[in-house]
Amino acid sequence: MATLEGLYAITPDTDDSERLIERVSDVLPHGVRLLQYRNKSQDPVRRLWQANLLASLCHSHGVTFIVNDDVELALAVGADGVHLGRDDAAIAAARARLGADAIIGASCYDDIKLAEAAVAAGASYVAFGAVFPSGTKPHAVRAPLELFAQAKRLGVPSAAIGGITADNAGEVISAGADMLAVIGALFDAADPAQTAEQLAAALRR
Ligand SMILES: Cc1ncc(COP(=O)(O)OP(=O)(O)O)c(N)n1
Ligand SMILES: Cc1ncsc1CCOP(=O)(O)O
Ligand SMILES: [Mg+2]
Repeated sequence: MATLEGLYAITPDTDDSERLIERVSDVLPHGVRLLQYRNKSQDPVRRLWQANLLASLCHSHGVTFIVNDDVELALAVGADGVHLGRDDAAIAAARARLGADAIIGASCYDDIKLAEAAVAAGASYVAFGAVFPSGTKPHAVRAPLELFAQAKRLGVPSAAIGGITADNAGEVISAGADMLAVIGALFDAADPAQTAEQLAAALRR
């Protein structure tokens, strides 16, 4: 079973599959423990193509591979699991479809009650955010860092998402988050590999 802690990279949304693979290949060897394929814009054929490539790449690096939103795509490419939010499939239905060993992440926004319900329904980890303003998702609900201390009693790991950078990562880890989920600060960085190292180092402190 994969360890649900550390740097959780999430892919930028792009139609350029070659560049996507190049960018992910650059960061994977630098402390990434999980990778989520998040693509809201492309057709099913391109999503299947990209997800297949990323699944092979992650598994060849020993990195856990998660698909955002789409339970059937996760099954089709042999992903380790899926991440689901309020507009996606129900956690219990996903657990029934994917089986006991699958990793199922649940978006809980700023709501500890939602997290309790997600765990009761079979979630493997809970995510709170946006913990800081996010350029990728500017209208995301904002979540206070106090949630990570409260989440300790849930018995599953927690992920923080939204506006996380190498500069503010320490604050989020001190608050109790087990995983840092990052898109922009990683993939828009001048040197993504170095930024991944910095984020991973903050998690080891
Ligand atoms: C690790 C992680 N946390 C939260 C989210 C957000 O999920 P959701 O609320 O379903 O929003 P979209 O990502 O689907 O726009 C996530 N993807 N990953
Ligand atoms: C999907 C999602 N949900 C809340 S914030 C966010 C985007 C995170 O991206 P970034 O790390 O660029 O702020
Ligand atoms: Mg979603």
